[in-house]
Amino acid sequence: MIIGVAKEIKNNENRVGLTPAGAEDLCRAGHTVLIEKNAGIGSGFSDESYQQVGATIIADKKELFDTSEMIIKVKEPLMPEYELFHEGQILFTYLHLAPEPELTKALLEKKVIGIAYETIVGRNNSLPLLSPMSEVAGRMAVQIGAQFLEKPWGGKGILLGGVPGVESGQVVIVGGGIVGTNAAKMAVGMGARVTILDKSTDRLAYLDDIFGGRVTTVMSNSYNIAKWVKQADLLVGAVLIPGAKAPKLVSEEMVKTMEAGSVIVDVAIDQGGSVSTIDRITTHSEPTYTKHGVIHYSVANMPGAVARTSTLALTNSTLPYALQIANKGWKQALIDDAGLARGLNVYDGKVTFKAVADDQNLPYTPVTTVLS
Ligand SMILES: NC(=O)C1=CN([C@@H]2O[C@H](COP(=O)(O)OP(=O)(O)OC[C@H]3O[C@@H](n4cnc5c(N)ncnc54)[C@H](O)[C@@H]3O)[C@@H](O)[C@H]2O)C=CC1
Ligand SMILES: CC(=O)C(=O)O
Repeated sequence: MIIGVAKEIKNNENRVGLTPAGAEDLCRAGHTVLIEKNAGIGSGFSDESYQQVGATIIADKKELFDTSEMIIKVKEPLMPEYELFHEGQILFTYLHLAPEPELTKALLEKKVIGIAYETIVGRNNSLPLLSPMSEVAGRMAVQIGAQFLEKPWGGKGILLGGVPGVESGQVVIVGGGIVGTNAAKMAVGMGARVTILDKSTDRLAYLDDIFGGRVTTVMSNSYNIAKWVKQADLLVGAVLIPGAKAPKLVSEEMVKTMEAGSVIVDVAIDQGGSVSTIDRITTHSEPTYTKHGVIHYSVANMPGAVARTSTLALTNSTLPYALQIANKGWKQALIDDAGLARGLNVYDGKVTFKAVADDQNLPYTPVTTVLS
């Protein structure tokens, strides 16, 4: 298979979809690997490092897309990329289609085979290609929040860990999955007071166990969310319903009860955001805005800022799937792995992921129909 690795164009997106180690594995398996010029630079991988393992560097983006049977990326395509795809081309990347009708329309019109990292399912219903970036973003959420709580960054001027004789800051995390757990790890490590809300009693029990009483676990409902949001110095939005638009669990009224200079980091922004006052996606260049006196951070590609770590973590998980798709062809690979089949979001002008179809009022075609 001819595999093209595109250079990311999103603001400060420094990750790349394939490392030289991954390129070597694909070349050894008999595939042709094309790397867009400088695609790996932001993650510390030179063009030469790819050439040394048998990949070819392509300077022209259009040529890369025209030639490749499968495009490997990190982020969902942006508008200038829409026209580059062609019918029957496999796109293997994060897609986050539910809140993106324009992108969905473009992929349907181009009849792209869109396999989304974030909806592929692994053992025990895990999301193996989302988890590594959720680990990164969860950890970042607290270090970013701590920074914006500092006075020079517009915050209320508190140190999350406090000091002897002065109480520590309150971190409230809505959604206790991978992002939530990793945010809690960092916040506990800093010495903050930490409360996690989740709607799964099993998850709350697990969190209570692993943190050994260092976090408060609370059932997620609007009454409890309102109570805890009011007390939050740092609020982290970390909820997910796989593939679907994030539920708006934190209302504007709740945000108004927060003290001025408090901070919200809505990690769930890539699925549309879980806080009602988050009305835009921000960028690493301009990551925050203030509403009702509260600093809002809503960057949809947080791991792009720590690209070296993130690219290595992401490709550790994506490469085995990319190899399966390349070796067997996409259809056989999906037939052989029902979890990978859950990644298929669009095919031949049809939406094949139910939550995306439902959120956008589009007809739904089950993957099983496509694979039979
Ligand atoms: N902004 C960024 O750069 C990044 C964003 N993300 C996003 O972060 C979000 C969270 O991802 P993960 O932690 O991996 O998901 P996850 O599936 O591991 O965890 C989500 C948690 O939300 C809980 N939940 C669902 N409905 C809830 C409700 N009504 N109230 C409270 N909890 C509820 C679930 O029980 C689950 O524990 C996703 O949207 C993901 O795409 C992930 C990485 C980077
Ligand atoms: C998960 C995701 O959207 C990201 O890592 O950018």
